[in-house]
Amino acid sequence: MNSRDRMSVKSKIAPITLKERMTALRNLPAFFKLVWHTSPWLTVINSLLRIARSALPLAILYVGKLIIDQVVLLSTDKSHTSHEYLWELVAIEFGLAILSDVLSRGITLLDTLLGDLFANETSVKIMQHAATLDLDQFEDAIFYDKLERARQQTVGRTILLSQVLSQVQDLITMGFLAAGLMVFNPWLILLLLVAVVPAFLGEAYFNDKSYVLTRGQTSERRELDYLRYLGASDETAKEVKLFDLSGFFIERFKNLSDKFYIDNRKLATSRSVWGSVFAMIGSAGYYAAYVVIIGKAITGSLSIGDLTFLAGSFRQMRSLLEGVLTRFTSVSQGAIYLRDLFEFFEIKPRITQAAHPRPFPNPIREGFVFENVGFRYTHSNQWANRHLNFTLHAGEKLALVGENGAGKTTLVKLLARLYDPTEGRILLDGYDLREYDLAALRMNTGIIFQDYLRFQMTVAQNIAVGNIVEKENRELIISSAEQSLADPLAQRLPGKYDQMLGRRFSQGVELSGGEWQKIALARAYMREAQLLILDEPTAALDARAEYEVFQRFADLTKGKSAVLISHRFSTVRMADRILVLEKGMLLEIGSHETLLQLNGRYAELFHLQAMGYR
Ligand SMILES: Nc1ncnc2c1ncn2[C@@H]1O[C@H](COP(=O)(O)OP(=O)(O)OP(=O)(O)O)[C@@H](O)[C@H]1O
Repeated sequence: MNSRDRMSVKSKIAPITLKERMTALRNLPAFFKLVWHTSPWLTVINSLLRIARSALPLAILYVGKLIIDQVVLLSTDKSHTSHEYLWELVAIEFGLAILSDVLSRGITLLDTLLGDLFANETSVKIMQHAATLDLDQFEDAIFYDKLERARQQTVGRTILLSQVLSQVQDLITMGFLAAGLMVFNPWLILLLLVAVVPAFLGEAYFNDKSYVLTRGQTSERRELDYLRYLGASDETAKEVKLFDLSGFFIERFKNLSDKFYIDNRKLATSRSVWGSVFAMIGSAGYYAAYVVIIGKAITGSLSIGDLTFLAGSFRQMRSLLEGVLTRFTSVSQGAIYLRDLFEFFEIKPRITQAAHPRPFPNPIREGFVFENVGFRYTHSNQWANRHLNFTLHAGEKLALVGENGAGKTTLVKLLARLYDPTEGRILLDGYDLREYDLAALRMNTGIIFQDYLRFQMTVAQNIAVGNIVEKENRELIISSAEQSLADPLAQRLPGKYDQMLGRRFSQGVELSGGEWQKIALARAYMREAQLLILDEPTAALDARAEYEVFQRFADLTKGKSAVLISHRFSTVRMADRILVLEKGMLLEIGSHETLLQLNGRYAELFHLQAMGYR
């Protein structure tokens, strides 16, 4: 089962409790540490601007009150004739309004810049961390969902950033306004809370529901993306057309997306209905307070300026409080998503470096010894390799033969430490492979898989990936290409080694399967590896090319150990010894002649293939 097949595996989702929500908020300091690392300057300036901006609403309201009181005074009391103070006040309010606008725009700009930088940095961190993880972790559906959520949420995190900052800003603004209200009527604040709390609880409830829904849909959303890719991509178009699959994919897509739509609609509708009810309660609270303030203004215990100031403060407080409470749920929501991100960063690779690693032997003296090696893939109850006991001698060319699924690829992945054995051990020159320096082991292993990557990059880059530090070493790239028979091909291309390959980018040239293989094979010659592994990378080569490739391979790897996997016996027989695998176990091992004499499975398969050519 590969990762795509496992898309339909659903993660179990439990509802989120308030406690979990509060616990999730503990992720915020770590989040801000990340933000701070992104850009200390932008973070500081942004915070300062927000603090300045938070004092302005109260100031504007207060100056507004003074203006109205002054106007009332000038129009009722004829002994006051100088308008100077009034115009000063108007000028101040004008200045404050402009300042408020400028600050708001500055804050938005900084939020955007900081958010972009943060999203980029997080993406890089995710890629860097993913690179440290084990292959089998990528093959695990639950891990894959976590990675997916961490990746998708990078943009969401930038929203969280401005939300948390706005939250702090609004709280300070409210502090100012509350101080103003307290001076006049402290109980107004109580009324305010009563008006707003139902809306907050409603928001919290619906946010929980929406998080649970979205989280529960992660696997299926991945399938939706996959179907979208299958239905409209250059790589799939050929088979989709020939097998007339578009209807099949579209139907699956529709079924899934309709299901999402129905679930989301249900939630959105009840959210909107309840939202209206809570908003009405809020308005009722506001108008109750308004009536009281108006009453006091009529009796003269409040001035007209006080009336506008209080009504304005109350209105702003209400919308701020509502905003803060609503935002609290989405902040804690975001903090829960943040947990996904941090959980992803907490996943540790199991294939690790020994505390005091041994240097890799150069040259290898004895070779690799498999001692009762067995391997079982995570979540699989079958052994892919079992009871393997054999030696790959230094300088030996060993071919692996066996039917599909016999465990050949798994065996070479164990050699390269892409996996560690589930039981038994592999020794290299007498020491467990796990004791060696991991980077040195990888550097000394040149491995080309049957499903090698076709990079949509230039010919030179496609070869250089075999040893990326040498990407500028044109001489090495060309000599590697010569060894894998890719040089004549590169010379024929219009851009030679700088020719873009693949169709994804403009001026890209598509190659045939065999031509791609020659390019990929060149990667094996890019490094001075002591162990070379070719896992069927020649299957698409024509018979002559494959023969030549292996002739050269034998010459070029003189003195080096090599493992070849091939279903072509003409190739296999060139190896020093052949290991026959069946159901993950070693069935026969020996030279071509020995195995023919043995007249066992190898002989049977060999004659079967030879018969086809007669
Ligand atoms: N990532 C994986 N997760 C779970 N099981 C796997 C995985 N890869 C391979 N297997 C299983 O392990 C067994 C051995 O697979 P392996 O790829 O080693 O066979 P192979 O001999 O290389 O086959 P082929 O000739 O088809 O390439 C198979 O039964 C296969 O289904």
